[in-house]
Amino acid sequence: MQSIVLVGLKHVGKTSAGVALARLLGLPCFDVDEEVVRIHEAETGTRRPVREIYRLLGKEGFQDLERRAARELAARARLRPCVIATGGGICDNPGALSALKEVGVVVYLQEEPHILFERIVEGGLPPFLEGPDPWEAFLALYERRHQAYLSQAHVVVRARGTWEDELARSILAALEEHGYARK
Ligand SMILES: Nc1ncnc2c1ncn2[C@@H]1O[C@H](COP(=O)(O)OP(=O)(O)OP(=O)(O)O)[C@@H](O)[C@H]1O
Ligand SMILES: O=C(O)C1=C[C@@H](O)[C@@H](O)[C@H](O)C1
Ligand SMILES: [Mg+2]
Repeated sequence: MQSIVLVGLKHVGKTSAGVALARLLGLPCFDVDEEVVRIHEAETGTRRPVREIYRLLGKEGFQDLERRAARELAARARLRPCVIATGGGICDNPGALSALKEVGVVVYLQEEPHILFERIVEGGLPPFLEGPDPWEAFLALYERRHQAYLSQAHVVVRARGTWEDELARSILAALEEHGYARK
């Protein structure tokens, strides 16, 4: 079977659904953000959360690293099918997304903006939403990225507030419906 690449806005549940989906399918699971953290640690000697790396390197520096991480995971996917969860901004990094698109079926996990915004605010605002009106900033980002993911994805799955195992089962059903068989 092909590898499965999960894309979508921040906090839709890509990482947690990725782990659950990989368990259901008996495949390894990788995460582009985790690979960014690993490469950055290997090169600097300090382990930092992905958000801190973004803050430290800025958008361009972060995207360079994200591209390298995506290429590394694409190389692993060529050896053995796997589930790959991406970071929420990969649609703004064409080199990274195209590397993953070459090796797998791209699944856009979609959720309503107010649900995502609540989750994001709970964890503290990321650098790209800091400013006078974070909700307006998020909405603009949501509209743009939603269109970008719709145009890039092979399959769209509405999360409808679900996550982990329940979302993984919806992904599997959608893949089967679209003719992406398990074997
Ligand atoms: N359906 C849900 N209900 C409640 N909380 C959720 C749900 N989905 C995700 N979360 C919460 O949102 C946060 C992000 O989840 P997860 O890491 O799986 O998402 P992600 O899409 O990988 O996010 P990121 O884009 O930041 O990598 C976690 O704190 C998780 O607890
Ligand atoms: O939405 C974004 O732009 C990001 C989401 C995270 O997953 C990380 O990839 C990074 O913090 C950028
Ligand atoms: Mg994640």
